[in-house]
Amino acid sequence: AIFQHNQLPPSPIAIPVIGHFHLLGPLIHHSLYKLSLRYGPLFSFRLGSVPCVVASTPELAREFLKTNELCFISHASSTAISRLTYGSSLAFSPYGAYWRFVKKLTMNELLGGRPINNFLQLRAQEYGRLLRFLAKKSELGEAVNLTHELPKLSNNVIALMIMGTRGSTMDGRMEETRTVIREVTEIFGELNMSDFIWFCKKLDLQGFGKRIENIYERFDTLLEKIIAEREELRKNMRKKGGDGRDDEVKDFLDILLDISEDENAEMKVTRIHIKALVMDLFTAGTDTTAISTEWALAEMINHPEVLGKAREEIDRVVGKNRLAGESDGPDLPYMQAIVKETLRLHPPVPLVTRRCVKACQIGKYRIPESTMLFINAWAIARDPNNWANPLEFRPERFIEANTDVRGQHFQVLPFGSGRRICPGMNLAMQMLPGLLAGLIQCFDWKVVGPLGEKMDAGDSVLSMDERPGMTAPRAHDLVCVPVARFTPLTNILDV
Ligand code: HEM
Repeated sequence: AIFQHNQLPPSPIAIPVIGHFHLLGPLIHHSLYKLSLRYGPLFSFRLGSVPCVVASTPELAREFLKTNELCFISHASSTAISRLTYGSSLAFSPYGAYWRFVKKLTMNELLGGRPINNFLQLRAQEYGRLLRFLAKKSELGEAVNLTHELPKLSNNVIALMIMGTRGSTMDGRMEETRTVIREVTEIFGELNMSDFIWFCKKLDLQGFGKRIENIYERFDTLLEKIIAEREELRKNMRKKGGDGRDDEVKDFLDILLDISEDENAEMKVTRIHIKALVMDLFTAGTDTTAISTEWALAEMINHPEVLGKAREEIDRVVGKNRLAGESDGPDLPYMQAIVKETLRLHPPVPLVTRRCVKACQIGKYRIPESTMLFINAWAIARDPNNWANPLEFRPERFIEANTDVRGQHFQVLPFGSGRRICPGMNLAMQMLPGLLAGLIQCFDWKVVGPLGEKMDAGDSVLSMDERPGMTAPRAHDLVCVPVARFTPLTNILDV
C-alpha cells in the first residue's frame, strides 16, 4: 500500500526503552481516557517497543472495527493469554480456518439461537436454585454476598451448557474453578512488561511468570480431570454397546470429543483444542455475565425510581402468581433498557483490544502491522458528545432513542463489533433481563454497610468504583439482605 503519511497518531513523550508504561494506572481504560483528553480521540503510545493506538469516538470505532475490519481482525494476545489458552482458543486464534471452524461449531452447538433455547429449562432451574437460596436467607434475615453468588450462577450455567447435567461431577470443584477464572481474567487485563520490553523477558520483574504457571497448573488439572472422567464414561457406555453416550442429548463436550475421535473431521481437534475452548468459554462467560447482573442490581438499588418502574412492569406483565423468567424478556422493554443502560455505563469489558494484522491507513495516519488497538468502549459510552447527561443512569434513553448494544451503534459497544463480536452476546442478552426480573420480582434489597449495618436503599449510594483486570467488576462486594416481597414466597418459586 502507498501511504500518504508515514506516521502514527499524536503521542505523549516516551521514556527510552519502556515507552509509556509509566502513564498507565491499574485501571487502564481510565488512564487512556485521561490521555485522550490531552492527545485527542486518536492517539498513539508505546509499550516498550510495541506501538499502540487508542480510539475514543464512535466514528473512529467504526473506522477500525468496520471500515478496516480485516486489518484489525485478531485479538491482542500476551504471554499470559497464549499460555493459559493453550495458544489454541477461539478468542485469541488468528482469523483463519481454525477460528472459523470453532466459531461455527460454538454457534451451532452452544451459543446460537437453537442451543440457547434448548438450554432454557436448565438455566431456569439454576435461577430457581439461587432464588430459593435467597428466600431462605430472607426468612433468616441474613445477608448474602451477591458478588460471590452471581458468578456461581453464571459459572454453573456455562458448565451445564458445556457439560450437561453430567457436569455434576464438577460439584466439588466449582469453587476452585471460579477462583481460577477470576485470576485468569485479572491477569489477562494486566500489562506484563516482559511482553513488551526485550530486556525484561527473562527478568520477570512483576512475577508474572510464576503467577501464570500457578494458574495454568490449577486450571489444567481441573480440565484434565473433567475430560478424563468424561472419556471414562464414554468408554463404559461403549462397552455396554451404546455409542458412547447415555440417552441424554449430546452436550458440547461430547460433541467436541466426537470430533476429536473422528478421523474424517473437517478439522483436526485435539485435547489441547478442547481444553482451550472450555477455558475460553468459562473465562469469557462467567465473570462478564455476573458483573453485569451485579452492576444492574447496584444501579437499581441506587435508583429506587428505576427499580419501582421495573417492578411495575413485571407486576403488570407477569403478575404475582408466577416467577418472571427469560421467556418474559421480550415483554419487559423497561427491563431490557435497564440492561442496556447498565452495559453502557459499566461495560464489563471496557477496552475492545485488537491487533493490527495488516498495515492500514486511518485518516492521515499510518498504523503499522502488529500495533495494538484499544477501542475505549467505556470512554465512548460516557462521552457527552455522544450521550446527554452521560453519567446519569437513565434507562429511558434507550426507549426514547432506538439504540441497541449489539455492535451496530458505535456509541455503545459492550460486545464489540464485526466478525469478532462476542459470540455469547445473545445468551447474555437473554439471561440478564430474565434473571434480573426474578431477583427484583421476589425481593427487596437491604444493603448491608461496610460494618454490617443495614442501610435503606435510597439514602445509601453504593460505590461505583471498579476493580482492575480485563473485566471491570465493582470494587466492593455487594452484600444485601433479601426481603421477600410475597409470603409465602415458595408459592411462586415452586411452580
Ligand atoms: C455481558 C456479558 C458479556 C460481555 C459484555 C462480553 C463482551 C465481549 C467483548 C467486548 C468481546 C470482544 C469483542 C470484539 O473484539 O469485538 C468478547 C469476545 C468474546 N466473548 Fe464475550 N461478553 C459477554 C459474555 C460472554 C459469554 C456468556 C460468552 C460465552 C459463554 C462469551 C464468549 C466470548 C468469546 C469466546 C469471545 C471471543 C470471540 C472471538 O474472538 O471471535 N462472552 N466478549
